[in-house]
Amino acid sequence: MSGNVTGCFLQFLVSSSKARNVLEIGTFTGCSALRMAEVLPPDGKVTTCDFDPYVVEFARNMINTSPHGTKIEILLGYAKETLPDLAKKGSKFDFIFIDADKKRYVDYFKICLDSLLAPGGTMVIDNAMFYGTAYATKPRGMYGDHTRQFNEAIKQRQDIYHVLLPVRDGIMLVRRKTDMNG
Ligand SMILES: C[S@@+](CC[C@H](N)C(=O)[O-])C[C@H]1O[C@@H](n2cnc3c(N)ncnc32)[C@H](O)[C@@H]1O
Repeated sequence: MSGNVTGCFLQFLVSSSKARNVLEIGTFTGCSALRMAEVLPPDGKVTTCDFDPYVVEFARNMINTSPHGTKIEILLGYAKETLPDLAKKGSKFDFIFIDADKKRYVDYFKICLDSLLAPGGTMVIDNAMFYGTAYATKPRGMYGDHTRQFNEAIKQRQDIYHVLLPVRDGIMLVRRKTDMNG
């Protein structure tokens, strides 16, 4: 779970960017989805997805205890299927939080940037340092390697600005260059 520091930071980013439509990849207990929903306007929405039926059920029960729970939709399924489905429907999100299986971060990032991120939108990727292992000498462990590959892939993209903040486990912020230039 991303926890309190990341939760506060997400709330700060979502509210200051005036996001209305949020996508989260990786629901778990629903904690971060709820934190983001709390700062959305009444007609705002968080769409969050997870492949684990147990955590989805758990998250639904938790979220339903909050008055902001009505702003959250949880989609059960593998992100590699949910994201293309959303793209096919033409869904657009002005804030996207990626927080699921590190191995597929490159794929998730690509479909989000190419198809799901609305003009002017912001993407946030959690665990961008993976306990420092992404920047350690070998052996880095499986997740350290995946995270490092993801960070390298981000660096190669010429069409985005990115910044890696050493907040908690590393938070990567991404925006399209065209959106930064006014
Ligand atoms: C780090 S937790 C998410 C924490 C949550 N965002 C929070 O901060 O409260 C990662 C979640 O991603 C889900 N997940 C892992 N692989 C996935 C996949 N391929 N598709 C969808 N969800 C996945 C896991 O079931 C887990 O609940």
